[in-house]
Amino acid sequence: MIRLDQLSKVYGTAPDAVTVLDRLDLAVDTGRVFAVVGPSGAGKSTLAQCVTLLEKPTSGRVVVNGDDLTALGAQDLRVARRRIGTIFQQDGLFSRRTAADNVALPLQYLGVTKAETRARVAELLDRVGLADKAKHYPHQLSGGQRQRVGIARALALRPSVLLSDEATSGLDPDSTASIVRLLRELRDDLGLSILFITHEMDTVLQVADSVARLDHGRIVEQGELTALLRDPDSALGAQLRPERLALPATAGDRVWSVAYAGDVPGDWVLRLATRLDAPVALLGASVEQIDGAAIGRATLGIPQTVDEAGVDAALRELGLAVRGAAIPASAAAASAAADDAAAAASDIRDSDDLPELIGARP
Ligand SMILES: Nc1ncnc2c1ncn2[C@@H]1O[C@H](COP(=O)(O)OP(=O)(O)OP(=O)(O)O)[C@@H](O)[C@H]1O
Repeated sequence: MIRLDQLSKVYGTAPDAVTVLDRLDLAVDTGRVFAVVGPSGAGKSTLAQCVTLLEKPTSGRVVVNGDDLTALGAQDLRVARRRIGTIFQQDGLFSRRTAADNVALPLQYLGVTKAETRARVAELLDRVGLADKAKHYPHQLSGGQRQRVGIARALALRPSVLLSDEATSGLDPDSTASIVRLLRELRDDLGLSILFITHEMDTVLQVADSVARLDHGRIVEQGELTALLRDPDSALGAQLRPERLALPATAGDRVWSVAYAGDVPGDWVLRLATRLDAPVALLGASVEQIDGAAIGRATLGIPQTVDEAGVDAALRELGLAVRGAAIPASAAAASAAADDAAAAASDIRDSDDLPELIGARP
């Protein structure tokens, strides 16, 4: 696990001192994804630099598995840093090295034997779903695949913490979804603590267990994602749930309008995609409290090639009620459907279906 205790970073000296991080406290437990969001200039990049001690915090502690990294000398710090794998927006791959050679780099640096390196690189590339791309050079890979190679390299030294700084920014939605899926697998299979820094609210919805909002160097709100979404008084929750269902579906998708009450799994979109083995686009979502129950609504884009009855069954298994017919999408029909869904969603309070929706659980 990783914990930040009263972490501060001040640039310059008085009277020109600028406090960029102001006494941050947060903890990412083992096997959890903790997202930090915030507007431009909030201090997110500085936070990433301070967590890895590439920038020395002015005060406070960075504690990984009980050890305070800020108290270590240069030599010990170099070793301790291996516990934190890092992935950034720029994949940082060496263009003249193959995917396998890029992943091998940290192991070669530490003098691991060739045979061991070969075996570990094969295992890592397999882990990120790129076993068949070992000999490809970065320019022969997609953005999402390059980012996966970067993740494999970050895992080479078996870190217990993964720091992701805008790692999905600039990727297309499918690549983002595949990286999100991978991070969640790593969290579950390897028990990694993942600190996920981003400005993308919709990605947070897909990946995070907990979220903190950073503003002017301070954490202004933090909590469990589901609790924030269900809390009508939470400003962060309000930011995380789009009030309007606005995103257009891709042509070739069918638009599904669904609703749920209470206890659906926090990662139901991902579970649905996994169950259907198809991309699921979350076009819009919102949750509100009605009579003490959390009522959620969402509009999804799912490829028309996926069997409708199968989608219907998978949604119901997850505790989601299908609201009305799934609408095949030309792009125009899809956006009209999203508008209809938005209108229907705003009327949900008066809906005769409400008791049924509240009871809509497996
Ligand atoms: N070396 C420095 N000296 C002085 N101020 C700095 C320095 N580095 C960053 N800052 C200031 O710290 C603040 C936070 O910057 P930072 O890059 O961490 O924000 P951010 O949240 O990552 O923003 P963005 O999303 O735009 O990348 C900014 O106001 C920036 O001007």
